[in-house]
Order: sequence, then C-alpha cells, then structure tokens
Amino acid sequence: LVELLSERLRSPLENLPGPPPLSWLRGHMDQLFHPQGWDFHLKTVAAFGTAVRLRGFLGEDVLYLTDPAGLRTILTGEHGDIYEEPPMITIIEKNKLLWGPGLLSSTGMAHKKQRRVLDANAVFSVQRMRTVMPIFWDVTRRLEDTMVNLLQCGSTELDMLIWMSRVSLELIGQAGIGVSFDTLSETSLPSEHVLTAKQLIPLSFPLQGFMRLVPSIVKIGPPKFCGFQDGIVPYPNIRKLRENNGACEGTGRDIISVLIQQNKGADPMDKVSDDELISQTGTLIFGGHETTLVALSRILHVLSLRPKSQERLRLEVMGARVERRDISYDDLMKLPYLDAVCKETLRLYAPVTQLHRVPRRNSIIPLSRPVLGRDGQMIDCIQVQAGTMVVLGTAAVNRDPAIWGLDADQWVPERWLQPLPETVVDAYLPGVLSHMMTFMGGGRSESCIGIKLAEVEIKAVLYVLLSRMKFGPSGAPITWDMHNFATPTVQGGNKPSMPLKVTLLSG
Ligand code: HEM
Repeated sequence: LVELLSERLRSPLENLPGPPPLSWLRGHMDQLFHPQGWDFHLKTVAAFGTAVRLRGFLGEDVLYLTDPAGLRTILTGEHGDIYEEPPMITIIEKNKLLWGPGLLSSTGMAHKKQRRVLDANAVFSVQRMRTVMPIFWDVTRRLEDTMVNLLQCGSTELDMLIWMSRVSLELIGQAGIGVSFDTLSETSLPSEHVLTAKQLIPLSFPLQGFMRLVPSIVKIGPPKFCGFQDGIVPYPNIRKLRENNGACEGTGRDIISVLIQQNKGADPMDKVSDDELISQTGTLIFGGHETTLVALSRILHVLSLRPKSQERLRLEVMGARVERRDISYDDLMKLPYLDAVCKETLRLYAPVTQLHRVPRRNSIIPLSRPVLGRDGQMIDCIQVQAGTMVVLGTAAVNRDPAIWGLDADQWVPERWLQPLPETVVDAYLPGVLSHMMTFMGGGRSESCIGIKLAEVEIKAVLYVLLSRMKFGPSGAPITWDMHNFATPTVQGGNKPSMPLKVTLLSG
C-alpha cells in the first residue's frame, strides 16, 4: 500500500493548479461528497480553471476535470476504451454482487455487448416510448386521482418527495420491467417489491463511497477483501429482488418483456444470457428511480418558488389538455416551455453531480482552455498516470460561465427557447442531451441509456400535475444536500423531505 501510495503522490499532476491539501488523511474528495459540496465544485473551477489537482482520501493526486476537450478525450473515441469506471464497479463485476451481471455492473467487452444488444433491440428508442405511452398515462392518472382526493379540503402541505418517489418507482416498474410496485393510493403501503428494492439502496451508497475512498486497496489482493465485501453486501435482499424480478413473465409492453421476446430469436452472437437479462431489471430500477425522482422533485421545488414560470407552464399544458387529456408522445415532447423548464432544471441541478473514471494506462488529456501551472507556465495538456482517479465535474461544467454565459448559475428556461449562444455550440461538449453533461455522453456506452424514458416520465408527471394543482412554498425552507444524488431536506432536519403547499385548481 505504501509503495502504491508513494507512486501516486509523485504523479505528473504536480504542476497543476489546485487548492492546498487539507491534510494527509482528509483530502479534498470528502469535500466533493460533502452535503454542501456544490460550493466546492463551483468555487474550485472558478478559482483554478477546468483542470485541477485535488487530493484523494489518502493524499493521492486526483484530477478534477471540466474542460470540454478533456471530457471529449476521456469519453469518446479510442480514449473511451482507456478510461474505465473506478474499482467499485470492477469489484461488483468480479462478484456480481448488487445487480447481477447487468449494465451497471458490467465493464469492458461484456458491457459493450449488453449495450449493443439493448441498442439493437431499440428498447429505449422513441418508437418504444410511443408504445409505452399509455402506461405512463395510466400511472400518472392514478397519481392525479389520489392527489385530487387528498386536496378536496383545500390547500394542504404534502411531502412531494414521497409522491415523486412513489410515482417514479411505479413508472419505471411498469414501463421498465412490467411490475407494479405501488397502487399510488392514499393509504396503500409499499409492496414487498418496494421494500426489497429500497433496502438495497442505503446499503449500496456507503459501499460506493467506501470503494472510492481507497482505490489502491482494491489492487492489493483479493481473497480477504472480497470476503469482507461479502459480509457487508445484503445478499438476502439481492436474492429476493432477483427472485421477484424472475417472476416477470415477459409478455407485456415493458422494456424487459420486449427484450426477452426479441432475445429468443436473436442471432447467437447478439444473444445475452438469461442471467444478464434478469439482471437488467435491477439495473433499470437503480439507474432510473432515484435519478428521476430527484429531477422531478427539483423541478417542482423550483416552480414552487417561481409562480410566474409555473403559471406560464400551466397555461401551456392546460391548453394541450383541453383538446385531449392524454396526448401522444410526440405532442408531449413538442410542448416548448415544458421542454425548456425540464432542460434548464436538469442543466442547473444535474441529479448526478460528478462521475469518475480511471485510465488503465498512462494517457494524455488535451485542454481547450489551458490552465496556469504552479511554475507560472500555461498547461495545455495533462499527463495522467494509469490508475489515477479522474473526477468529471458534471455539475460544474453545466454551470460554466465561459460556456453558458454570465447567467450560467441562474435558472433561465427562456435560454432554451432561442438559439443557444455560440460558446455552447463551439465547446463541443460530449453531452448526450443538448450540450449538457447531465446524462453524460461520448461513446454510446458512456451515456445514460434511459434518457428518453426519463424525459417522458418527467414530462408526463408535470403535464398531469400542473394542469390540476398549484405548488407553493410551505414555509419550511428546503435545502438540497449533495450526496450521491442531490437530496432535499427541511433546513435543520436530517431526513430527506420536500414539503410543498399544494392547492387544487377549480374546474
Ligand atoms: C433525470 C434522470 C436521469 C439522470 C440524470 C441519469 C443520469 C445518468 C448518468 C450520468 C449515467 C452515466 C453514469 C456513468 O457513466 O458512470 C447514467 C447511466 C445509466 N442510466 Fe441514467 N439517468 C437518468 C434516468 C435514467 C432512467 C429513467 C433509467 C432507466 C432506464 C436509467 C438507466 C441508466 C442505466 C442502465 C445506466 C448505465 C448505462 C451503462 O452503463 O451503459 N437512467 N444515467
């Protein structure tokens, strides 16, 4: 360990700008994971530029990167093959612990093959979204009916985080794996599926943090360490979730059912194993639930603080709804202000604030915006040693004023209703959605596979809720803490929640 660490401490990043180390044991990485880590992201970039040297948990060098050319290099082309997910994922891949051999836990060729099969079967395509649209309307209508019932006595304070969590889990359950988790009724208790799925989440997060903590340890040696992991990973729950998923027959319109059907007749080269198929079910829930619920909650929170924007959006969706209650996928996607509100919130408040990559071999990262080295010389490319942790600062790059303009840290949905500034286009960011890094991007296997599903889920929920009710602040100030996903909490409280004042509209 000492040998590995001393090698890392002498990495070629030495000349890069960056804040002074906090202490040997308390590096900068814990600031990135700190509940108020937003500030650290933004201030670090503002002070030192788009390539910064940070200290890891053990004092080792970490590259914090928001430079567009640098991100392109890591995420696209041949470099996409040099950089891989950090060891946490690799360990999971070895042990197939959390999700089985699905997308989130596979690496290298196995991952590429799964992505290819999913892409070839077009299970996340626009065409598929058109087909599953009735599922979205069915689920959101259930949410609407229950909430309208709750609001019969007038304005009520509701914890919208819970409702967004319930509806997004039901949406991904029904559309993704053909399983209903929640009737979305006023009194219903979460089903056994929910309990099984949710019990995994709090355990998987600390595990993730721990694995990031000491990348070097992973390389030390397997048997004892792997035994240790076996002890902390909640095996019974995984088994149960997978058993539940196994019950999914594969006969419906949902993504997994379609995949099961198409896999039967696929070319042997393109076939995935049953185990891989079943594992995608857990992958879809973990990839799609928390992210979407955070995005939806954030949009509602932002709109509750901006009544004029909320009213403008309401007029747009009500106008569309007067003609037809459940519009088509294409008509929903065409609503301009709804699209602008979603994009702007996802830009400013990316649910996933940072991602991590590690090069398998030494590599060189060019910078489009050179940074000032400690020796006073400008640096326009960086040498990165194999094994160095590279943090891709998603949240910060989405708010970079050199790209998005001086109002980059403001919520301005109108920016999406006109041509984007040249600085955005010229940055050539590899983001898969509208130049943003929110869903990552670059090579096909580096981005969010569920982006279209997320988009339609968010828009369908907003379409339904805003045309029936109004959202305002409850009086309890809400702060968003940065954990693995940004999470709302009532100021001073320690439990995630987002109480809003909700009022039923007449008519
Ligand atoms: C607002 C909502 C969402 C956001 C912000 C988001 C963001 C992301 C990001 C940043 C990644 C890349 C992670 C990495 O490369 O390390 C990712 C991957 C992934 N996402 Fe999403 N996601 C969202 C919704 C969804 C939904 C609804 C699904 C369900 C299908 C989903 C499924 C996945 C999967 C399976 C991966 C792994 C892809 C792979 O490894 O090839 N996501 N997501």
